[in-house]
Amino acid sequence: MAQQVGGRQPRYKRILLKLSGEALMGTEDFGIDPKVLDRMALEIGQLIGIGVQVGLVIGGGNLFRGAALSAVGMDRVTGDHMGMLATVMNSLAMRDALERSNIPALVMSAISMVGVTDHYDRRKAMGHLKQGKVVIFSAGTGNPFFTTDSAGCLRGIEINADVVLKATKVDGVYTADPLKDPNAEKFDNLTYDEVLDRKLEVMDLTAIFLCRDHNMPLRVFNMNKPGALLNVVLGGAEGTLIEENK
Ligand SMILES: Nc1ncnc2c1ncn2[C@@H]1O[C@H](COP(=O)(O)OP(=O)(O)O)[C@@H](O)[C@H]1O
Ligand SMILES: O=c1ccn([C@@H]2O[C@H](COP(=O)(O)OP(=O)(O)O)[C@@H](O)[C@H]2O)c(=O)[nH]1
Repeated sequence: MAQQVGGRQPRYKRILLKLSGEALMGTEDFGIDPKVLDRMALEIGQLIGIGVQVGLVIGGGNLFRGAALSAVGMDRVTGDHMGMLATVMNSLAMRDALERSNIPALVMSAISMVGVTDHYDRRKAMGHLKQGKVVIFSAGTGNPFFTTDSAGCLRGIEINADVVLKATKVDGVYTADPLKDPNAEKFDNLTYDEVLDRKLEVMDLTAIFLCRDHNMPLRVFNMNKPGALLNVVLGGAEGTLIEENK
């Protein structure tokens, strides 16, 4: 049962949270900062504590990206396989952090990894979510040439999540990349078509098309802001909401 927080009822019963791999690096250049991992685990635990079901997809950009490996000469498909395995490592680290905080969690993988993770199974995942466990969907879609943003939207649609929340290092969607353009202005709301027409590169096109075709609302917000995740789930206007009609 969903519980109130400060008189506010959770807006969503089930969410798909997509964390970028880079978010796990904190201030490092590579790898995982355990302090960041623990903070994120606690924030996710708050949601479980108020009865919200949480599916999680974690990127791998803090370790390997297929496109970057291919740019220095590696076969692209091999690079993407390495990227997907990187998401499994991040997912195992997150499960460990959640369990250390007494938050029940399990990892499913789109690539079979007997003895390390469960294999992805939608019906089993839904059962675990209903029991209040965090289900971490790793290895992206299991296919090269996709991203974990697309995997997050795909899994969100599959598990009938109420919303896909993209947790990133910027405050939302801007007129241009805010890390490159200091004059970029933030949007509070956008439609899928506006993101596509304006070529806003906060997510890849496949992810946006998937959400548009299945009418899945998407919110982009800053995970480095403590409390932002809970605020989003309680209906706060963090970041940018992308949906069919503004
Ligand atoms: N119009 C835009 N609005 C917001 N962020 C943008 C935009 N264009 C590009 N970006 C970039 O997209 C990134 C968000 O995607 P994320 O998946 O977290 O990072 P990455 O793709 O580097 O792993 C931001 O860090 C930001 O620099
Ligand atoms: O379905 C997928 C998801 C991910 N990847 C690979 O895994 C890497 C890490 O994922 P991503 O770049 O999406 O991570 P993030 O940017 O969120 O850290 C990608 O660059 C791809 O090489 C892939 O091949 N297929």
